[in-house]
Amino acid sequence: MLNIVLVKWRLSHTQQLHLQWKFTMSVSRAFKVLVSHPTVPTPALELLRSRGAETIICQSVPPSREEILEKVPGVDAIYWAHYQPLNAGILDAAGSQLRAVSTMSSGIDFVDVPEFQRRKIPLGHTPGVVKNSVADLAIGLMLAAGRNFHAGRRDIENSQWLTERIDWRMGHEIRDSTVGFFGFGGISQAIAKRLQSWDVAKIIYTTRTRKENDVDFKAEHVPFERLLQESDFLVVAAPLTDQTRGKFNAEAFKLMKPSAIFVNVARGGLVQQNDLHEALTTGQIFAAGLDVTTPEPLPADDPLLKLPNCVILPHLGTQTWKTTIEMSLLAANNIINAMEGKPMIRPAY
Ligand SMILES: O=CC(=O)O
Repeated sequence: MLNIVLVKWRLSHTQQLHLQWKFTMSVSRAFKVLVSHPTVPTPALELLRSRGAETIICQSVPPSREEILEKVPGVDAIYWAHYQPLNAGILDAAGSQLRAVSTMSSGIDFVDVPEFQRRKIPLGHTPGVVKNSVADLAIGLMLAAGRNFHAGRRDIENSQWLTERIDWRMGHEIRDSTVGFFGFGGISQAIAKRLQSWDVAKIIYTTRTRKENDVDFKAEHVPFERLLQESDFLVVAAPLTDQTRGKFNAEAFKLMKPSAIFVNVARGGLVQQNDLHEALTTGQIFAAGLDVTTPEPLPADDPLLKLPNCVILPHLGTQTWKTTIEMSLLAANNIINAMEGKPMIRPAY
């Protein structure tokens, strides 16, 4: 205290004002961020800290709601790095000083968005940057399911390598096929862009309203029924909402071609999984490639895992370093913007 008084006494009035300004700035820029998961990439944490954040990092893997509820009170922002429910319970525990939340995900089906809107708490997410890695994976699933990767692997393991049979493990090519998209946002368009060099016959898609830029992909907007009837490969890349939940059910699979390949890189909830199982076992469709399921993690004894014509991945769509770092930085920048009184880069509402 004495030292401060002495220093103040020696400083000129202008110097004192400057010091006071600097002190005020550093105080007003400091903020506390709860980071819900310990494996958020370091560059994102460093970015937050370089802009004045104190990061409170939850250590539990898988995430523990108890730990989050214990650490969240009093924070200014929340960096939500997993798919656990983000709802009133978390917002209440955080307190009324909470000024921003960003998920590190493109999909926000696990967030109670109306609750954020009601409380006027800015909410960000990380779409856009995910599109390339998910598009690559979707094409991988089209190929893997269409060309029997999983069935072929099982044949080797079961000593059923029947190359002497000409008709053994015949698959379907992307060439000359009709590729249908349910949803035609960034991910579908990134897939469609890649497919421009795969000699597909036609690209069709179903969305609520026609996309103005569909001409760029020579894609035709079609009703859902036509999408089901005409697609050789049907790729689901749409958000999970009350309107899309369970959309791919027994009725839908019955309308699809017996040679169709069904790919889901969106959310498991868009599909009635029992009906998909039925469609795959009864030959209503040829094969499926799934990056997403219900639930996640999928239990090791799930009947879908027993099917030769179903390729299943454990939600790896964005699991590349490049994309994960881009997502983590975007989530950090959403929060930093909100802390600096600016709009988030990718607001969720
Ligand atoms: O599924 C991945 C995401 O929503 O980012």
